[in-house]
Amino acid sequence: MALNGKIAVVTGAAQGIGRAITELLLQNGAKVALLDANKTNGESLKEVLDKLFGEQTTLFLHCNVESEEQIKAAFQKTLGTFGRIDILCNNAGILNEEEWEKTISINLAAVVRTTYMALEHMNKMTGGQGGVIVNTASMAGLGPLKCCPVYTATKHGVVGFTRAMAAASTAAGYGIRFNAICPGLVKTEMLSSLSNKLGQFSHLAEETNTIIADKKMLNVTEVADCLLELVTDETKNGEALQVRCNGKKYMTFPVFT
Ligand SMILES: NC(=O)c1ccc[n+]([C@@H]2O[C@H](COP(=O)([O-])OP(=O)(O)OC[C@H]3O[C@@H](n4cnc5c(N)ncnc54)[C@H](O)[C@@H]3O)[C@@H](O)[C@H]2O)c1
Ligand SMILES: CCCCC/C=C\C=C\[C@H](O)C/C=C\C/C=C\CCCC(=O)O
Repeated sequence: MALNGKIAVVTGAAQGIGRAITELLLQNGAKVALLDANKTNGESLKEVLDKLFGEQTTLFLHCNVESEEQIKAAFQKTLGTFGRIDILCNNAGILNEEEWEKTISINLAAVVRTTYMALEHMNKMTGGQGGVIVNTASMAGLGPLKCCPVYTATKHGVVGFTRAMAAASTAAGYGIRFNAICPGLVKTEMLSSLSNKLGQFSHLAEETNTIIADKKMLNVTEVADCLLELVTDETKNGEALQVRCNGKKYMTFPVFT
């Protein structure tokens, strides 16, 4: 799938992995609507991108993915400006075991909400032109992290939702591919602010920070490179791609009929 002329929506685009995804999509010729709840970061990134890629190639839309109304408005603005949506990257996420309901709301419920809203515009069965949806899960979507059970649950949920949607899409002919990316530790603000986000598991903060300090971490660009493969390789559907410092691996799961 070549990206020239393609229109992408990226959530959590203002910093970290979302910013790297946005920059890589732009470098490959796509236009991008950047959705983020952080207006200051989003607006200053838009200024940087205007200079690098031209004003017409991006939109920054201040949007909390927990709000159905705000997502709807962001999709309408994207369609009004760019005319279509081909790619959705559900990337916004938090790690907060204290505010665990908010973690479920942003990391899982919002992925479902945004995906269903995107289907209204992308689904070939209802007049759309198809495309691809890539969800940012985590290695915590493939195995447990004892310091953050709710974060772990949301990322397992994202992997399951992605794979089931891929199967539903194939069965019904949506013309949309669904894939999940599952990175290990990535150098972003999410991990640097971890200690005070563990709630009742804060007794594990010191141990967790020691593990993090000892491990080699991924750069955001390494994650974005792998995500680009899931966007462009039309053979990839229903995949969970694990990304670690020592390489990437397409995961296998039990098959049942
Ligand atoms: N950093 C890691 O080690 C790591 C590893 C695997 C997966 N992930 C996942 O990658 C994704 C991005 O995380 P990151 O590490 O870049 O974190 P980050 O904190 O650097 O960036 C997250 C972005 O999402 C935005 N955001 C948060 N809540 C939002 C909301 N309700 N609505 C809209 N935007 C919102 C933030 O404003 C921020 O710009 C998350 O889903 C995270 O779980 C991170
Ligand atoms: C191993 C404990 C680290 C705990 C860090 C806390 C939260 C991280 C959340 C991210 O989404 C990353 C999720 C899982 C990382 C798990 C293991 C990484 C080990 C690195 C490797 O071997 O590749």
